[in-house]
Amino acid sequence: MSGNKTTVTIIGAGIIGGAIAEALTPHFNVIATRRKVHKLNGLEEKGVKVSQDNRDAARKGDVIILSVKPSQVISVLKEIKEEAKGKVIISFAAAIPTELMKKVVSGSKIVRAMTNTAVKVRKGYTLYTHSDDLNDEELSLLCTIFSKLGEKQRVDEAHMDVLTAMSGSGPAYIFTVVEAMIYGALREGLPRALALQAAAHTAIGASCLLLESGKHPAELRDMVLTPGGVTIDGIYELEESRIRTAFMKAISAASSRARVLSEEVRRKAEGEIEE
Ligand SMILES: NC(=O)C1=CN([C@@H]2O[C@H](COP(=O)(O)OP(=O)(O)OC[C@H]3O[C@@H](n4cnc5c(N)ncnc54)[C@H](O)[C@@H]3O)[C@@H](O)[C@H]2O)C=CC1
Ligand SMILES: O=C(O)[C@@H]1CCC=N1
Repeated sequence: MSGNKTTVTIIGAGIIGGAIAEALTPHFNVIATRRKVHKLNGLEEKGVKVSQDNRDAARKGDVIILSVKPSQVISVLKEIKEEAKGKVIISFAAAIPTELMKKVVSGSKIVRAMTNTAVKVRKGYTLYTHSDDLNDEELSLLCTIFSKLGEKQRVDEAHMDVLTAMSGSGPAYIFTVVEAMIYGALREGLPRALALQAAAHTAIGASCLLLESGKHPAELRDMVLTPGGVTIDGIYELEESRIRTAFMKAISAASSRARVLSEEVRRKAEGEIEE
């Protein structure tokens, strides 16, 4: 704790860690580390304290966020083990189970979280699960931290790999759809900027309608299909290209990758823990 504010340390402030640092800075003291510390100049200008020293940063943090790559999580946990004793560690790494992290840092309380790059505009969707030793104050702090990133939802850990493949990876799928829609409009001669605005606002509108109406997407889709109208011809083309199968395969492939990654990290870590 520095002054009245809680100190949040972020280890591995790359794309997602940097976005989290920026979102938390108005509300917490934030310390961020990464290997190439000069790349954090932009964050420093926004009030984040930057460092290359993970152990010192972990010592100063009341809460520690890990946003290094999955393959680096175990070694960073070993590095900060002493400094993180008794503290909450929130890992945003894909595919690393709570129980595996707990084996390495048994003295710390573990949160496994997944969010997405919409954190950059405070519209992230953060899914999380945690070890059973967090007290009420820590759980409440967790909610405060996640609410600064956007929406949040506690989930069963069994769902985390699929949620990673859908929600963590999701912006990449949505951008693919939006990009493709823009190209379609460009083929028809629409100006670029107008095509982008139209595609993005349509995506926002459709998402809001889905959430606010509580209706199934199939029902909402049907409402757009005026008989003998325009949209059904577009949908006919999409169905011929097996668009839904393509997305189902994408989510399954990414989920499988998460499971493989998880197994790889577990095997390597268990070998090291036994040694
Ligand atoms: N990019 C995304 O959309 C999301 C990524 N994640 C997770 O966040 C983690 C990071 O992903 P990205 O931000 O995309 O990767 P990234 O490569 O941009 O960030 C990782 C950062 O960790 C730093 N780093 C590596 N070893 C370090 C060490 N020993 N000490 C301190 N810093 C170290 C690197 O310098 C780099 O800046 C991954 O585990 C990923 O699964 C989670 C949600 C969304
Ligand atoms: O692609 C990845 O592995 C990370 C996790 C979710 C989004 N990016």
